[in-house]
Order: sequence, then C-alpha cells, then structure tokens
Amino acid sequence: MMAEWNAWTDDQLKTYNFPIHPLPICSVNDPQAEELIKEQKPVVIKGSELISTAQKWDLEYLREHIGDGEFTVYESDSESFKYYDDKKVIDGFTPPMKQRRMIFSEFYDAIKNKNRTKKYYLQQPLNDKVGPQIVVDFINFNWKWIKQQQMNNNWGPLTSNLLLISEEGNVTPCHYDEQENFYSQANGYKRVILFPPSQYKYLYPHPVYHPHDRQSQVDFDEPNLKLFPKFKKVVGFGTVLGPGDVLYLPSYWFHYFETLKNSGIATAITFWYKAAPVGNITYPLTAVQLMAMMRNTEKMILEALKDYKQVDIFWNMLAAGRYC
Ligand SMILES: O=C(O)C(=O)[C@H]1CC[C@@H](C(=O)O)C1
Ligand SMILES: [Zn+2]
Repeated sequence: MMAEWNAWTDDQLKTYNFPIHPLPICSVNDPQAEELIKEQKPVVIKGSELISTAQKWDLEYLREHIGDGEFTVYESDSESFKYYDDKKVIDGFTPPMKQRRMIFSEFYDAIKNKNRTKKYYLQQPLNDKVGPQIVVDFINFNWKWIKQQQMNNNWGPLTSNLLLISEEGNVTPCHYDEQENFYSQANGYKRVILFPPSQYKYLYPHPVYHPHDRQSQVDFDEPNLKLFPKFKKVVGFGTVLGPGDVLYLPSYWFHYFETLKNSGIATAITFWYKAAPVGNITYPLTAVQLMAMMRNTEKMILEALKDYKQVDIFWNMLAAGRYC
C-alpha cells in the first residue's frame, strides 16, 4: 500500500495474512464516485470538503470548545474495542471493555496521563450540548454535497453523527452496520479493511441475540480456523484514510478499523443514514437481502422460543442431518 506524501509508512500498519486489495479512490468530481455509491460499493472520496471545518478539531481545540456535556468513552485493557450492545447482555457475557461517561476534560486528562495502563476511545453522537464554536463548524460542513448523495440514492434520514476520537493503535474489530455511512476523517490516520456482504459466511457474525450482534466472531490476530474454517477464504479491500478523506461505507459491508501506530490522535465523524427501502425482490437474492432475511429469521425464532438457549437446540434440530 503506497503511503501518500510519506505521511505514514507500512510498518505503522498491523499485518494480516489474508489478501487485501486497494479500495477505489476518486476525486469528488469524478462521476465514478457517484456510480460506485449508486451500486452500493465502497469508495474513498477526495476533495469533498465534507468536514473541512473539523480538521482543526484536535484535543486542545475540543477541550476549549466542545462544551461540558458528557461523552461516552470506552476504556480497554488492550488495543481492541469490540462493540457490545449493553441492552442484550446475556448471563456469562463479560464485556471486553468498559463503557464510561466523562466530560471532555476528563477524557483529555486520561489520554495525557503518562502512567496509565488503559486505552481510551471516545465515541459520542454530536448533540446540542456542544459549544457555539463547534456548532459553527458543524453548520459549515458541506451539507449541500452530502444531501445530494442522500437524495440521489433515495436514502432515509440522517440518524447520527458519531464523533470518534481514537488514540494510536486502537482497533475496532470487524463488524457490519445496517445503515449507510459516510465515514469522514478529520485528522490523524486510520486504516480500514472492508469485506463485501457476500463474505458473510467467512466472517461468522455472532448470533443476533448476542451482545456482539453484527460483530465477527473471528479474532483477526489469532483466527480459530477449527471453529471458523471458512475465514481462510476471506479477501479484504483496504486503504489508509487521512485528513479530509471520506469513505462511503455501504450498509451490510463488513469493516475493520485501526488507528495507525505512532500516529497520535485520530478524529473522525460518521454520517449514518437509514438505508433506501429494499427494491422489488428479484432472484437470486442479493447478499444484503440474504443477510437481512437471516437476521429477521433469527429474531422471529427467538421471539417464538423466548429463551435464547433454546435457539441453538432448535437450529440443530432443524438442520442437523436434514440441511447440513
Ligand atoms: O463508522 C463505523 O461504522 C464504525 O464502525 C466506527 C466505530 C469506531 C470507528 C473506528 O474508526 O474505529 C469506526
Ligand atoms: Zn461500523
């Protein structure tokens, strides 16, 4: 992967032994960018100026202007920040990280504390508690461009702008989301690896009832190929995002993020939109339709059985010796 203007070098990236092909990179004026978005394929867009007013959002600026609201900050004993839904916690589940609430200056002090043993990741939807200067920066995002994308692709409403402040080395393990996303890098460097929905069977997402719903069960650093044998077929599409880059991250595409080693703090903002309504069903079903259908089936069975421990038994009864 070629480092742009020597901003980073390959030794700042974690190494994985699956193939990683480059993601398409387009200028915002290149019609190819709109084409790929229409086809729900990922593309890195350069020059959109989507969040150029946030490129100055470093820790000091934010500490001064972000206001005294509380922020969700994940605290981890390792570099891994595997999301879990705290409304789905099941007995025997141990959250892999702590979800804390802090005002920004507490987060600032935690990051600056040289003797700390924990790693931190601030992940907070931007809300009306932010200070007036942040509101000015927010209003000056390139809403004209992104609203055009929303309209062109018949997306639903913008649901949230998640402010992401990560420190060097942090990893967001592989998962998928059900919304369309323009992931916008304000500053710092992040490497992203994407996998199309068709690789669902290689990535073994947790069951829908599990707190790690939508997250891959496979530990990319030490994949258990006995439990997850198809993982060895996985093929990724990756790139490094720098300041001002915008990644169109289609719904249901699996993705993994890492903040480059020795690259300091990285600030990003997501733009999540409700996906367009599913078009008329044609056969064979698309991978996204199959994923949505599998999710609905799992939910229906859990609804019928009430107890998630019965779901495993039910599936085995239904499939063993009959379908597999
Ligand atoms: O935008 C998304 O869909 C995400 O998964 C974000 C959650 C943490 C972010 C990261 O850069 O590590 C990526
Ligand atoms: Zn995500």
